[in-house]
Amino acid sequence: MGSLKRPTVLILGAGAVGLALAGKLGSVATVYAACRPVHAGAIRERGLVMEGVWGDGTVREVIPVTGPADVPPAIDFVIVTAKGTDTRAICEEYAGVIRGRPTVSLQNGIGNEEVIAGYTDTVIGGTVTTNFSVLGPGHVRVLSESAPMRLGVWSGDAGEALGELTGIVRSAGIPVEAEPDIRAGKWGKALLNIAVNPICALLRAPVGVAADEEIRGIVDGLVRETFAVAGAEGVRLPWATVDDYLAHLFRVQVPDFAAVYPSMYHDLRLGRRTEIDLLNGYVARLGERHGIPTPQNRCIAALVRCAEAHPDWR
Ligand SMILES: NC(=O)C1=CN([C@@H]2O[C@H](COP(=O)(O)OP(=O)(O)OC[C@H]3O[C@@H](n4cnc5c(N)ncnc54)[C@H](OP(=O)(O)O)[C@@H]3O)[C@@H](O)[C@H]2O)C=CC1
Ligand SMILES: CC(C)(CO)C(=O)C(=O)O
Repeated sequence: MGSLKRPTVLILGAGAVGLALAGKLGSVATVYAACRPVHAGAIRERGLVMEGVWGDGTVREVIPVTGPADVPPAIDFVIVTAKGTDTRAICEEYAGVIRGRPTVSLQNGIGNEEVIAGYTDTVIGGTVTTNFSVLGPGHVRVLSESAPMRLGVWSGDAGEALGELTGIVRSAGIPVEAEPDIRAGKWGKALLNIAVNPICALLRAPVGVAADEEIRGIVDGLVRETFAVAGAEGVRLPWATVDDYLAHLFRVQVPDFAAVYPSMYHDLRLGRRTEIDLLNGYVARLGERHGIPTPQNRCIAALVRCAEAHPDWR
């Protein structure tokens, strides 16, 4: 990619995160957003409407696409923002575009990068600690932000691509940092989702509920089990001790996101599959393999799966 050329980015699975990212990157890159026809139609008709901490307004630069045939050959970066439950399907659908291109996962949970690595050599892992929601067709809101985006090489010869992408994201006005140990970074972000997403989804409550006296002990247990499993996996989490992370969770992350509803809340509300098996369910499975008891993660994962299977009971 020449330094004067405007970069071209394809976002795969553009919903809350992907549409907001497309809207922001549209100022510095040519952005194609692979989204559902309902969003594509609204964006073609009147542009992408954004509100919140990433700015208010209508962005007309985003080009919606609804299949690989709409994607031009000159793509510099692919960014996956579909739910983890859809990673394989969307990679299959766009396999011809992904092949040979640096491809980034900005998804929550553990395991997406491994799937993407089956489709291209150069994979960049990423974390986003910002809250996004879809308000309607082609209309997104960005609420609280608690940390910069973090991007790091997952596999392949991604050093140069990582530098270029970080520069593009930064020049679009999104806070971003390079993450030298992206595996640890992904687990570090997953701690927050494991701690709050299922509880908020089941109670239909915002993140602030984690500080409730009754709930705090459950959050504590979920995090302690996850720390133990991550340790057994050889992951060097960004916090030296579980108490350091719990202090960060309750003093910084829960207050920053107190009023917002996490992505899993929206999944259950809309009757969609959740990412529970890439979060608490994943910890429970790994715990079993390592002989580490994970009763709290096992229990909450079962409750979420039950709620998924019986939307009529909610
Ligand atoms: N929302 C948030 O605040 C945050 C979310 N994340 C993570 O980011 C990822 C995305 O989350 P979020 O944006 O909330 O999820 P959304 O469900 O809002 O967005 C994903 C979009 O991808 C669409 N999609 C799936 N498959 C395809 C396909 N083959 N072609 C076109 N579109 C497709 C989905 O459509 P459909 O629903 O019809 O399948 C949906 O519109 C998740 O891993 C989440 O955990 C990370 C940080 C914050
Ligand atoms: C950080 C948080 C909780 C923001 O919404 C998130 O990652 C999610 O909703 O899944």
